[in-house]
Amino acid sequence: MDIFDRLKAAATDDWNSYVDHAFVRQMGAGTLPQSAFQTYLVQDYLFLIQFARAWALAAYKSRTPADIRAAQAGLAAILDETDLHVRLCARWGLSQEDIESAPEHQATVAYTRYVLDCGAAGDLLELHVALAPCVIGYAEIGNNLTPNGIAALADHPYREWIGEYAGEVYQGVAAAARKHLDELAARSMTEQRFDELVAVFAKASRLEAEFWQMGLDSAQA
Ligand SMILES: Cc1ncc(CO)c(N)n1
Repeated sequence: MDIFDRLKAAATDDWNSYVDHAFVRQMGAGTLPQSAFQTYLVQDYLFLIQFARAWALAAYKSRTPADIRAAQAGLAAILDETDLHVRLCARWGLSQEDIESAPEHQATVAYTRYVLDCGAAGDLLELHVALAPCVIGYAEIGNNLTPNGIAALADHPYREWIGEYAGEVYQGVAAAARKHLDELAARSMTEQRFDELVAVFAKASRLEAEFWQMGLDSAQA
């Protein structure tokens, strides 16, 4: 069991409320209202900008070249991810300026500032634990939504989104982040700290679930 599996096992309910959220299920089934997806995607762009800052903070909190490189890879992946958001929003007539001037929803503020605070007040390991549900969780979701492979998505309404996270590039980024987290934990975690890290992991997972919920709620409003 690597550190990620240990954290997940210790926070099962919170983790499942995130990766198996109704938003994710409806997206997989293709029944998610388009308006919920659009609200989510605009907020997710704003989310990614703050998360890019969190990965940059990870570089700053690093003392070794290997840790700085891991942060650099995470930061690059986050910025690349925003291409998907800009492309899909353009199709709906939203420019990058439109997205950037959208007000941040409370769920976006809550999640991103929580992670940034873990990085500001805690050490590098705490920051990476707070970042883990994001990058590794979306890879798991991408896999869960493609039981028959990406090609089977053919004319699925959310095929581009699902394909992004199920795709080889994103899966590789998540696998590298997971490996780095494990190495970092092996170097710097004490068992006395494990419970404290589980609390951070569980909180970030709940904030992910609330982020999905924000998208769903917007369609019912
Ligand atoms: C809210 C959220 N969590 C994780 C990811 C994956 O980077 C994302 N794009 N958005």
